[in-house]
Amino acid sequence: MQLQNKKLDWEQFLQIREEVLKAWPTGQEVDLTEAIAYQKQIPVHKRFGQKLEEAKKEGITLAQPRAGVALVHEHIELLRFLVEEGGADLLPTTIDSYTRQNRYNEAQAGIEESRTAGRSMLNGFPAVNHGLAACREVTEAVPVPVQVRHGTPDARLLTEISLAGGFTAYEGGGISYNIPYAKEVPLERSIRDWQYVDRLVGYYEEQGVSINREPFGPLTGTLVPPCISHAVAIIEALLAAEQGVKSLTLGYGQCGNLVQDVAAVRSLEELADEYLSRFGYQHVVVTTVFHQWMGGFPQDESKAFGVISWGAATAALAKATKVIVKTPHEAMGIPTKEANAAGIRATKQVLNMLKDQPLLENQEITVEKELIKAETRAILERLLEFGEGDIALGTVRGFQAGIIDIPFAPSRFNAGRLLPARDHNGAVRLLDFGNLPFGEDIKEIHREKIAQRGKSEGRDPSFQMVIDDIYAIGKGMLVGKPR
Ligand SMILES: CC[C@H]1O[C@@H](n2cnc3c(N)ncnc32)[C@H](O)[C@@H]1O
Repeated sequence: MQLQNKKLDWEQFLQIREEVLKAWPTGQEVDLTEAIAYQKQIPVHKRFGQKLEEAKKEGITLAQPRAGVALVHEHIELLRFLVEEGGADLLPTTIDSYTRQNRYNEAQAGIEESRTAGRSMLNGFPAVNHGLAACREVTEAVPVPVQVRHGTPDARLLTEISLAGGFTAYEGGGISYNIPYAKEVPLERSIRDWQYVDRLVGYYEEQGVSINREPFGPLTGTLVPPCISHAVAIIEALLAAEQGVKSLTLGYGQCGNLVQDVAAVRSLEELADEYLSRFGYQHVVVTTVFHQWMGGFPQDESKAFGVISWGAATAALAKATKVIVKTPHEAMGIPTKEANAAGIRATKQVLNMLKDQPLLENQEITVEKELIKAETRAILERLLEFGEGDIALGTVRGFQAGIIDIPFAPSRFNAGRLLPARDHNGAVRLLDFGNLPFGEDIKEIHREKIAQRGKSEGRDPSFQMVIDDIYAIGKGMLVGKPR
């Protein structure tokens, strides 16, 4: 049947579900009625969406790290440490790469190796292999809400086990966990698989259990212009809302220029409200998440703390509901629990110092916000045309045509023709627009700003600027100026 943005028929869903639960033995542990009852007994202070909604009302920014290790008790110890020593307001459970690719046999081998080695031999928590009881052990062992974070194109079984396992929030989407994460997964397939995920969340909602859903904002995390990540976020919001999701956190990866980043967070929330109400989705609570710099980090830990703190400051000034915290080990790999906790402490110090200082209103932010909204609308409206009014169909066709295009994505279903580069203030602009449906007025703004940078650097705008910008923050700068 042709892909469309339409709520999955429950009987059809249950038919698919029979196959989904067979993909690994732990799938047989999931009983929806029992899982709903289990979720209903989770106390309200452990419910992710609830805590986000309270933070939004209070106008504060919550801090959440990424974290995940192979074995259950070590993972619990890690999460407890991040709350007790780091002050984490919200917790993750980052899933390992094998599980993300449905390679459960290799995840199982990783569990055995970790037991033998006495340390984590996986880069995350293999929730599917551990199963229901272990997930409940994790979510019951910590005092704050826990969210599953991963990068899985086909996350159907992981979702079944995560929700039955007591996690009250779940990251990802059919575009955001495919195009930046996989090379060969057809977009139509991943969108369908994530319609299953969101339909399951919709079913929990209908039974009175609210589960927060967070499309993955940063995408490739490498110079992604706000209009691109916003377009994906709004598409995945519409797809999720159609399946009955009511608690949405939309995200954006820090680019580094304060005006652009604050404008990005504000425009994201406004665009979400605009499109959700336009398509008739009522009572959807929208919050925002700001990801501290997702690109290359400095090796030097003090410089890394500088990047982390700048991300914390921007999140607070933008009044994002949540900030995802980086660690001083970012350039090295999986952080120690101590380094992870240190990243959270540095972040919370800045959040606390800024929470009573609203950013002064300024014209530059308003102009930037309107530019981002115009760019994002141009993409979304063209996708709707391509889909004859259906955003799911329009998205598949739009990616084929390069109407939407994610810079530096590995997927062969992505056009990969955009070339982003920073302007003289460090804001991310476009050197090559690929096939984005922008008018000359918008293009001229980008060209002029990049030309200004070229003049100030005494060089013509070129691909070299893109390369220099990719390495700049790792080398202690923002704009990749020639030496
Ligand atoms: C989205 C990619 C980000 O997730 C981070 N990440 C991935 N796996 C883990 C992990 N197991 N523990 C802590 N951070 C992690 C990684 O450092 C990168 O910044």
